[in-house]
Amino acid sequence: MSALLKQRVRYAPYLDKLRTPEQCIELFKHGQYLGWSGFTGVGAPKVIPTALAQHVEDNNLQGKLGFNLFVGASAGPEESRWAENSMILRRAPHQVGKPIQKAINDGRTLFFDKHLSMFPQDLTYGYYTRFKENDLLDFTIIEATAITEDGSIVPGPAVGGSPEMLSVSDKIIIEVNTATPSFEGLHDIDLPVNPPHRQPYPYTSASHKNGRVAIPVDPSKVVAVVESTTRDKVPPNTPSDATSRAIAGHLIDFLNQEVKYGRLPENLHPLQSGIGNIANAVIEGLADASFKNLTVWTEVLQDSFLDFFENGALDYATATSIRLSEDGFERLFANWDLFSQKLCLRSQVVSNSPEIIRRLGVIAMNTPVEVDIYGHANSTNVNGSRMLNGLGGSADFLRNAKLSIMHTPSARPSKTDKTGISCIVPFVSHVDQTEHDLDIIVTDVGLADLRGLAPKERAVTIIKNCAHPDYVPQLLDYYDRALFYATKKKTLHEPHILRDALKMHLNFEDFGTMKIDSWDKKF
Ligand SMILES: CC(=O)SCCNC(=O)CCNC(=O)[C@H](O)C(C)(C)COP(=O)(O)OP(=O)(O)OC[C@H]1O[C@@H](n2cnc3c(N)ncnc32)[C@H](O)[C@@H]1OP(=O)(O)O
Repeated sequence: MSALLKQRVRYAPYLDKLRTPEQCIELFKHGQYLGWSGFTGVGAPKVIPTALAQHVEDNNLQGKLGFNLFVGASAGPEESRWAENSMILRRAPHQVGKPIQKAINDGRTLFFDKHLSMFPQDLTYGYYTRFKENDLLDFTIIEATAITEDGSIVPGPAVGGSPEMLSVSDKIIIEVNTATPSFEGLHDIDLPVNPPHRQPYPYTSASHKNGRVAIPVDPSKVVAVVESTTRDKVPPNTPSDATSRAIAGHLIDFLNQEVKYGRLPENLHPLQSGIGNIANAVIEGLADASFKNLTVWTEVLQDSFLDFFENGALDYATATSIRLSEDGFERLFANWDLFSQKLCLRSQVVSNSPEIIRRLGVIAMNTPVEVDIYGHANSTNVNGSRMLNGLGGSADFLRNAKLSIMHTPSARPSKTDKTGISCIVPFVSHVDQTEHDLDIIVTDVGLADLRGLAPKERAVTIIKNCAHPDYVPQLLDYYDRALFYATKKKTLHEPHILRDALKMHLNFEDFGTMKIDSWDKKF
C-alpha cells in the first residue's frame, strides 16, 4: 500500500479491502450490469477495466465476457479497448470514440441514448435493470481521489451519474486514483430522491452550493478498494480554424445585439457549451470578446474555459465534468487556488436539470450533424442511421434555455467533394431537437434568428443566412417547388414534397455529394 493511498483513504476499514485489479477479475461474470463513474472521458475507472480487457485478450474471451455498461456519458480509452474486445453488450446513454461507434454500428453493442438529465433518475426507477431478477446494478466501479472519514467518496474531475449509480448498486468497487491530485472541495453533490418525495433543487446562480462535498455510500456494499495510478488521457483539441472563428464572430455580434436591445444584460446569462471543436472555438472567441463577469452553467468544461478564467472575463463556472487535455490538467493543478474558488462540479441530474436551465435563463450552444430548413436538428445519426456519439445533454439545454443556439459549419467535406455535405438540408434524416426548441442557427456564412418566425419565414431565413453558397440555389429550388406543390394541396403550413425531401441524402449515399442534378432523379 502506497503512503499516498493511506493518506487519501481516511476510512480505515476500506484498507482491509485492498485488492489488486487482477484479484477483482473473479468477481465479474458475462451479462452483468455495471455502472462506471466518469463523464466525457474523465473520472472513469481505469485499472479494473484494463485488467478485465487483458484477461479477455489473454484467454480469447471476446464475446464471451461482456457487460451491460452504464456511464454518465463517455468513458476514457479503456472503453475503446472493451469495445474492440466485444465486451460491451449494451451501452447507454452517450459514448465517444471510433471503436465503440464501430461496435454499435456493426451490431455488436446495443446502444440507447437518453437525455443526460434523465438517464440517472431512470436508472434509479429500475427502468434499465427491469430484465434482471433484482433491479440493481451488479457493480458500480467508481474512481475516487479521496475517501472521507465516514467512507464517502470524493470523485475526481467528473460527478456524472455516480450518486445515482451507487444508490442502486448491489456491490461497489472503488479505484482510488493517487496519480491525480485530490479534487476535494471542488464538488457540490445532490443525492437522488425519487418522486413523490423530491424537493426542488435550490440553485439560483451558477455559484450557489449546498455544501455536500462527497458521495455517501453504504460501506458494507464496498467489496474491493484498488489503487490506480493511471491519469485521465484526453486528446488535445483541434485548434480553431477560419470556419469556427467565423461562427464565433457571428455569434458574438448577435449577443452584442441582444445586449443593445436590452434582451440580455451586459454579462449575458449563464452559458452552456457542448462538446466538439466548434464548441471549443466558440468559447475561445467569447473569451477574446469584450464580455465581462460571465458565468457558466454547463455540463462539460473544456480547455478553452481556462483562458476564460485566466483573462478575468469569467466569474464562475459549474459543470458535471472538467474534461481537460493533459496540458489543461497541468494548468488547472498549477493554478488550483485560483480555479478552485471559481469552479464547482455537480451531479449531471443537476447540471442538466431542465428546471434550473430555465430558471437561470441559460444560453445554450451545441453542434448538430445537420439542421433542416424549418429548424429541426439531427445531433446523432448520419443519414438517419449511423450513430455518432448520442444526444448527450444537447436537448436538456436546447429545449429549456432562454436562447437555444445551434452552431455548425455550413458544409462539410465528403471523400470526393470538399463541400459534399450540406449541413442545411430540406428534411433532417433523424430528429433530436425540434422546430419548437431552436431559436438561432449559426454557420460560418451567417446567423438565422428564428424567434417568432413561422415555418415558411424560417425556411427562407435559414437558407439565405446559413446555407453554403454551393447549396443556396438548390435549397431555394426545393423550397419553391414545395411551395408550388403545397399551394395545390392546401398544405402550406410547412411545405414539403416527401418524395424529394431526402434526395440530398440519397445522392450523398450513392454519389458522395449532396449536390443533385435534378429533383426528378430516381434512386
Ligand atoms: C456530453 C455532452 O452531451 S456535451 C453537450 C452537447 N452534446 C451534444 O450535442 C451531443 C451531440 N453532438 C455531437 O456529438 C457533436 O457535436 C457532433 C458529432 C454532432 C459534431 O461534432 P464535431 O466536433 O463538429 O464533429 P466531427 O467534425 O468530429 O464529426 C464527427 C463525424 O460526423 C460526421 N458528420 C458530421 N456531420 C455530418 C453530416 N451532416 N453528414 C454526414 N456526416 C457528418 C463527420 O464527417 C465525422 O465523421 P467521421 O467520424 O467518420 O470522421
